[in-house]
Amino acid sequence: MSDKSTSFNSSEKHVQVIARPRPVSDNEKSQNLSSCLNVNEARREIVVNCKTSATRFFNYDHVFGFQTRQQDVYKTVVAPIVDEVLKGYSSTIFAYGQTGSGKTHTMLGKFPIDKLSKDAVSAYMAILESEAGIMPRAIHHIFQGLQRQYVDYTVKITYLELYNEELTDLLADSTSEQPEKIKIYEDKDKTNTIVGAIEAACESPFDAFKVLIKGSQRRQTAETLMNASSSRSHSIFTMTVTMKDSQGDMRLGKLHLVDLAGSENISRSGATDKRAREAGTINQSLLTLGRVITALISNEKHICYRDSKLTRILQDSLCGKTITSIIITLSPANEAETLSTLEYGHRARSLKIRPEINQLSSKDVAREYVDEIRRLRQELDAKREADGIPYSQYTALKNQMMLVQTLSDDNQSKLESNEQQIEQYRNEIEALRRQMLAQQQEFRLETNERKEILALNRHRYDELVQMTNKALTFHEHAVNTMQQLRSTRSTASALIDQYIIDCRAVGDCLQMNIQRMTEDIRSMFSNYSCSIGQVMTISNNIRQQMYVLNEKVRAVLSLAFQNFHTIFEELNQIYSQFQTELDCELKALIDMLAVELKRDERHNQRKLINIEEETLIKMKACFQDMLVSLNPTTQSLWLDLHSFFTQRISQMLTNEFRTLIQISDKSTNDDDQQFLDLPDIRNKWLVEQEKLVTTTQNELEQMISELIQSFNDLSDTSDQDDVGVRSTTLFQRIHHMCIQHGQEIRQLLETKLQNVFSQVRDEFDQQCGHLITNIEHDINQMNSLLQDINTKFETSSPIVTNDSMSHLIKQIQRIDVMTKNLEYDWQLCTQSVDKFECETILPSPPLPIPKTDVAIKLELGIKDQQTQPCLMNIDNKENIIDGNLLPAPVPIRTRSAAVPNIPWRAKTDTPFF
Ligand SMILES: Nc1ncnc2c1ncn2[C@@H]1O[C@H](COP(=O)(O)OP(=O)(O)OP(=O)(O)O)[C@@H](O)[C@H]1O
Repeated sequence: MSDKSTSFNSSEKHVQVIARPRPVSDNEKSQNLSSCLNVNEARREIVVNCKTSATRFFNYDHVFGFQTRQQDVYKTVVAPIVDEVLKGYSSTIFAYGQTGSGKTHTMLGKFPIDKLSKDAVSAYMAILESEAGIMPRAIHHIFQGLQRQYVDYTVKITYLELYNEELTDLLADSTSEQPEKIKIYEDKDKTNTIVGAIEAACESPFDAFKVLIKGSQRRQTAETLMNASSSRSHSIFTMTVTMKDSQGDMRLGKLHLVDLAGSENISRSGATDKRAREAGTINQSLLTLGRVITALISNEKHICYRDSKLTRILQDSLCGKTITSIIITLSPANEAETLSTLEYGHRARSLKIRPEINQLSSKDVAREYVDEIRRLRQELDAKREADGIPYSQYTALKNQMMLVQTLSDDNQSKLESNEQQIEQYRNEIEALRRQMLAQQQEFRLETNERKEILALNRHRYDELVQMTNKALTFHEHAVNTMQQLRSTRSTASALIDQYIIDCRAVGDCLQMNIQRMTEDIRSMFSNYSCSIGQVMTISNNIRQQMYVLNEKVRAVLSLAFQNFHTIFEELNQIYSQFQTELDCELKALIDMLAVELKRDERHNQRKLINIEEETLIKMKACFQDMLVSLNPTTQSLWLDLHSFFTQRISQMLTNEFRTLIQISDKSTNDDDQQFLDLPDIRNKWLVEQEKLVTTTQNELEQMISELIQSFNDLSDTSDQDDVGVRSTTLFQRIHHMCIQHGQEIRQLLETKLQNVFSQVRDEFDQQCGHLITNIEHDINQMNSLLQDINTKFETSSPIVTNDSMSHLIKQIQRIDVMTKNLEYDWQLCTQSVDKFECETILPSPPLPIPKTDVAIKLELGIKDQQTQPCLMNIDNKENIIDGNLLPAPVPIRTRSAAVPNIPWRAKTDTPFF
C-alpha cells in the first residue's frame, strides 16, 4: 500500500484514476467463475488475462489489491483531496463501474446506523472502525480539519439522486407525497445552479452522519439479475464548506462524492421493460459523460454538457477548475465489463485539470446571507402554516420579519455600496497582512538570531568565568614560579652570556672553516679539471705509444728475419768454405801423391801407403775431434745453442710469461690456479727444449760416427797394388761423404732454428697481444669514466654537496688507480718489447765450425799469406733494411744483463670498480 499523497495546488495535472477490484463473490464462485485480473500494486498495473485475445496491461495512478481495506483506500486517495477542500478547492470523486463491482461499497460502505441514535462519541468510533466508505470518513475528516484550522465555518450538505434524468432531493421529507422537483438553472456566467435542493446545515459531524444516513436510506434501488440490491440511479453527495481563518479570509470548499449507476451493457444486465428503459437511460447518461470526457481530451470547442443532467451538474468538476478523481471498481469475474471499465478509466486519465482556490468575495457572502434568510422565511412560513401560530405573534413576527427584511435590504444596499470600499480595505489589509507577515518573519529570524547570539554569549561568558578562575590559579603559580625564576635568572644569564660568547667563537671558527672548505673545493675543482686534461693527454700519449709500439714490434720482427737470413747465409758461407778447403786439401794431397808416384813409384809406394794411412788416421782424428767438439761439456756450438734455449725459455717463463698471464687474468678469480701451474709449465717447456737439443745433437753425432766408420772401412779395404785407383776412389768417396753430411748438417740446423724462431715469434704475438688488449681495455674504461665525470660535473649543481664530493673523490681515486695501472702496463709492455728485442729477436752470432788439423795445416801451408777468412761478425755492424736504420745487435752475454726484472703487479693494485 502506498502512502503517497498528492498535492493539487501546483500547475496543470490530469484527472486521477484509481482502480479497485473486488474479490470474487460467493455467488460467482458457485457459478465456477474465476478472476481474469492480476494486480501489481507496486507497479500500479492491472493485467487482464483475456480468454479470447491477448493479455492486456493497464496503468493508473493507484491500483488496489482485492483485499484492500476501506481505511487504506481513504487514506491513500481521499484524504489528500479532502485536505485540498479544506484549503478552498472544489473536488469531485466519482465511483464508476459495472453493477455489483463495489461502487456503493467504496463510496458509502457499511456502518452501524442504529448506533447513531445513541451518543455521538461511540457512534463515531463505531463508524471509523467499521467497513465505512469514503462518505462517512470524509465527514469526519472535514469536521476535524475545520475545527483545527479555522475560527469560523459552516457546513452544508446536499444529497441528490439522478434517476431517469430526473433529480430527486434525498434530504427532502419523505412524508410529503410529491417532493419538490429540483431544477438546474444556468447563470449569466454559465454557472449551473441547482434550485430546490435542501442544503442541510451541519454544525457537527454527528449532524452530517444523520443527513447521510437519511439520504442513503431514501435512495432508490431496484433488483437486477446481477445484484440483488443494485442501484441504477446516480447519487451526488455534496458538502459545501465556508471557512474563515484568523485573518478574516473566507474560502469556499466543495466536495462532490458521486456514486454512478452501473455501467454495464443493457442486454447483459438482463433488465426488461421499465428496467430496460432505465438501463438505457443510465447508459445514455454515462455515454454523455464519456463523450464529454472525450471532447475535453480532444480540446473540442463544443462540449456537450447539456446533453444530460449528470454532465450539467458535474460541469464544474469536468471543466478543469476542480480536483477530479475517478475510482473504477472492477468485477474480476466479468472479463468484458472489466475491460470496458478499464478502458473508460484509461481514457479519463487524459483529462487535464487546473484547480483554483475558491476565494469568497463579500458579494458571495451577502448572497449566502440572502439565501439563508430566504430559507429561514420559507421554513417560518411552512411552520406557521403547519402549526397555526397566533396572529398577534404572527404579526409581530411578520413586522419583525419586515423589519429584518428592510434592515437586510438596507444592509444589502449598504453592503453593495460599500462593497468597493470593503474590497479596497481588504486589499489594503491583505497588503498590510503580507507586510506584517514578512515583518513577523524577519522579527522571528532576528529574534532567533539574537537568541542564538545570546546563548553563545552566555556560553562564552561561562567559559570566560572558568578561564578567569583558571587564569587566577595560574597567576598564583606563575608568581611563585617567577620568584624562583628570578633567583635562577641571574645565574642563568651569566651562563647564557658565556654560551653566547662560545657560540660566537664556534660560529666564527665554523665560518672560517666553511670559507677554507669552499676554497679547497674550488681549488680541488680546478685541480680536477687539470687532472682530467692530464688524463686525456696521457690517454692520447698511450694511444700514440701503442701505435709506435706496434710499428716497433713490426720493425723488430723484420730485423729478426733479416738476422736469421744473415745467419743462414753465413752458415752457407761456412759450409762452402769448409767444402772449398776440403777440396783444396784433397786436391793438394792428390797432387802431392801424383808427384811422388811419378818420381819414384816403387820407392815411394811404401811411403805413399804410409801417407795414405797417415792421412786417413788424421782425417779420422779430425772427425773424432769434431765428434768430441760436439760433446755438451765443451764450449762448442751445442753448448751455445743449449744455453741459449735454456736461458731464453727459463726467463720467459719466470718473468714475462707468468706476468702476462697474471695481467690478462687480473679480473678472474682463479689466479691462484694459474700461479700453481706455472712451475709445471716451465719444467715441461725446459724438458721439451732439452729433448730438442739432445735429439739434434744425437743426430749430428750419429752422422759423424757414420762418417768415421766409413773412413775405417776404407782403411781396412786398402789395396797395396791399386794405390792410385784406391786413392782416387777414396778421395772421391771422402769428398762425396763430406758434401752429403755437410748438407745434412746444414739442413738440420736450419730447420731447427726456423722452428725455434717461429715458436718464439708466436709466443711474442700472443703475449704482447694480451698486453695490448689489456692496455686498450684500460684506456677505454678510463675514457668512459672521464666522460661520465665530465657529464656529471657539467650537469651537477653549483653547490657541492657532501654526496657529490665523496663521489668525485671516489672517481678521482679510480682515475689514479687506472693511471697507475696504465703506467704499470705500459712499463711492462715497454720492458717486454725491450727484452724481446734484446734476447729473442736478435740471436747470438753463429759460432765458427771447427776446422780439422789437416785443413789447418793445408791452410797454413798453402795459403800462408792469405788473410784468415772472415766469418760473420755483426759486432758494431749497421743493418740497413728498407732505408731504416736499426740498432746494432747486442752480444748475448751483455744482453742478459740489460734485461731488467719486470715488477709484479700486486693483487691489491686491481682497480676497485
Ligand atoms: N472491495 C470489496 N470487498 C468486499 N466486498 C465487496 C467489495 N466491493 C463490493 N463488495 C460487495 O459486493 C456487493 C456489491 O457491491 P455494491 O453494491 O457496492 O456494488 P455496486 O457497484 O454499488 O452495485 P450497483 O451498481 O448495483 O449499486 C456487496 O455485497 C458488497 O459488499
